[in-house]
Parts: sequence; C-alpha cells; structure tokens
Amino acid sequence: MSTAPILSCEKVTVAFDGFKAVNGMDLQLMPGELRFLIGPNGAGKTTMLDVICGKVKAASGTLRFMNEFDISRKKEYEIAELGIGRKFQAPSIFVGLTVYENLELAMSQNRSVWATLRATMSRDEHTRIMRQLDMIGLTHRANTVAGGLSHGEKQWLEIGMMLMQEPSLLLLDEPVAGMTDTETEKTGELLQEIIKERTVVVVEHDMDFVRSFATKVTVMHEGKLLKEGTMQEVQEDEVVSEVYLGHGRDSRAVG
Ligand SMILES: Nc1ncnc2c1ncn2[C@@H]1O[C@H](COP(=O)(O)OP(=O)(O)OP(=O)(O)O)[C@@H](O)[C@H]1O
Repeated sequence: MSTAPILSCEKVTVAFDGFKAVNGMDLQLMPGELRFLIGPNGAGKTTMLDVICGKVKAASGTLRFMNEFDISRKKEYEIAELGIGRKFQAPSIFVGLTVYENLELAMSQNRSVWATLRATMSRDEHTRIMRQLDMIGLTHRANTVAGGLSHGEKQWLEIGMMLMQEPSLLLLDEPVAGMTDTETEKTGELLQEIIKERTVVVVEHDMDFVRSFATKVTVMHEGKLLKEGTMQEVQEDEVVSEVYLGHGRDSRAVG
C-alpha cells in the first residue's frame, strides 16, 4: 500500500460572510483509514466535508487528493469523478424503485433513468449488484421498494449506491444518527469492510460508536485541528476535556 496520503489538507479556511467556519484546518488521511472527525457543535466538521467534496470553496489553503490533484478549485462533479463520494445525513434514494433498481441506477449514473431500467444488463453488472447487496446486508431486500425500508436499511442502501461508483474516498456525515443499537453495530461492521478497499471519513457525535470502531480520531474546535490520536489519547487530553465540557450531547465524550 502507498505511504503517500490520499488526502492532504493544509491551512484550509472557509468563510461565510467573513465568519471563518473552518479556520486553518489541517487534515491528512492515509489510504485505507477509517478516520472519525469529532468536536463540539459548530466546530466546522460538516463544512470540512463540504470543502473536500467541493460543495463550498476554500478561501485559502490547499487540498490535495491522491498526491496529484489540487481539488481546491475544482467543481463538485469533477471532484466526484476523481473519486471522492459524499453522503449527507438525509438519504437520497429513489423511494419508488426497488433496492436492486436503486443500485442499478447508481451503477450507470450517466444514463437516463429510463434508459438504465430498459437496458439489458450484462452478467457482470448483475454480479456487481449482487455483491453490493451482500456487502450492505440487503440481499433479502433486493425486490423491496426502497420507501419501505427501515431507516438503517435506507442509509445502507445509499452507502451501497455510493460504492457502486467506486470512490477511493468516502465522506459520511453522522451515518448512525437515528439508528437502533443493532443497526449502529452493523454500520460499524460495514465501514470495516469498506476500508479494505477505500478510505473513509466519518463526522460523528455518537461517542459509543466512535469508541467501538475508531483507531484514529481528529478533534476539531473553532474551525481548527485541536487534537489527533487514538480515542484514548483524545479522551485523556485536558484541552479536549475543557472544550467538550458543557457542550450538550458531547459532554460525556470525555472523562
Ligand atoms: N452556509 C453557511 N452560511 C453561514 N454559516 C454557516 C454555513 N454553514 C455553516 N455555517 C456556520 O459555520 C459553523 C460551522 O458549522 P458546521 O456545520 O461545519 O459545524 P459542525 O462541526 O459540523 O457542527 P454540528 O456538529 O453541529 O453539525 C457554524 O457556526 C455554522 O453556523
């Protein structure tokens, strides 16, 4: 495996009407990592994902992908084509189509919906979909209309749809929010499976989930990198403790 970072962000700043939501943030990811990005509300975590996928632009700083591409000036679709996939909190699946059809559509993103559903599928394409269904644990749901899935299943379907496009780097924003404990556990296992071939960044508030699945955690505060390390190192850090204390839902994150 390459030792060069897959993503290298240096001194990234994102401003909204002069307010710096991200303020000189550094983030380096190695291929195959599952990195958790945590921090109090308003720390700039979601904005950091937004700037990586091109949804917002950096006012300054550099963002380098695969040691080769400067993505700071690229458009969102160009960044997606380079291999960065972004999943937002609300799932964007086609609720009137079956699980199988959703994956089929995601596989042939450049065709129209009608052309995709009418086209004859090759055996290889069918095999790819079946493999994806297996990975996201929805084989038994292949012919279920996506609108009838549970909340967790919808999230897994959307992750599956993103994977059909073979991204090298996957950005997930609070993937386990609203999930049951069993669904959360399954999602963690799915992420472990995904990083066998890809790199994943997860913005997360669920500290039990982070504790169970994180090897390396990045803590953001006021738009900057506050601390990076194992969950234990982060929990033992006094400054991190101070920042979290009194911050509502994350107040039990440390100690
Ligand atoms: N489009 C925008 N316009 C103006 N301000 C914004 C915009 N997006 C985010 N912000 C502000 O930037 C700051 C960082 O927001 P961001 O959503 O990145 O934080 P976060 O760490 O993801 O927080 P949370 O954990 O609550 O989701 C917040 O103060 C937020 O209000």
